[in-house]
Amino acid sequence: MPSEQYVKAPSSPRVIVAAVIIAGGRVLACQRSSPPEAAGKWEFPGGKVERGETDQQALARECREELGISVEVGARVGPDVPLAHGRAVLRVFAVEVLDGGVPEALEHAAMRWLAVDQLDSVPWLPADVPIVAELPALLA
Ligand SMILES: Nc1nc2c([nH]c(=O)n2[C@H]2C[C@H](O)[C@@H](COP(=O)(O)OP(=O)(O)OP(=O)(O)O)O2)c(=O)[nH]1
Repeated sequence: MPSEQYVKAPSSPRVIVAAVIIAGGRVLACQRSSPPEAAGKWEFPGGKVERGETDQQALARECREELGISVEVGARVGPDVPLAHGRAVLRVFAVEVLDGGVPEALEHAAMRWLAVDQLDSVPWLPADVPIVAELPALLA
């Protein structure tokens, strides 16, 4: 038996937070520019929660960095979705844009505002599919 100091505590999966932003009955979808295996796929803006941040702080930071907007983070959308490698989960929140901000694609290859009948018009990252399934109710 290894002594106690060598027994590794199971590490909890890393959390990736992402934002559902709805305006005028459309949701904002963003096209990744990297890494190569994800480039061209579509996602919700967001990123990794860093050490010492709450989910909400991380998502507000990512929205500033990626879209140049201030947001208030609201309710969860959908379940935690495990990412394929099992070391992270995707956690999505509805967010409200503050101060009349207009999202810009500062880090993404492209951005689109999708109406409910356009949700299947882009190739989403696989983990986003169960989140996209929740959107018709929110866009109604
Ligand atoms: N932002 C975002 N990431 C997603 C989504 N769906 C999904 O599978 N992912 C994956 C892709 C990446 O493997 C990971 C997020 O990484 P990221 O590169 O956006 O994170 P980050 O902004 O913190 O990047 P970095 O500082 O490490 O460069 O989560 C989604 O809807 N939004």
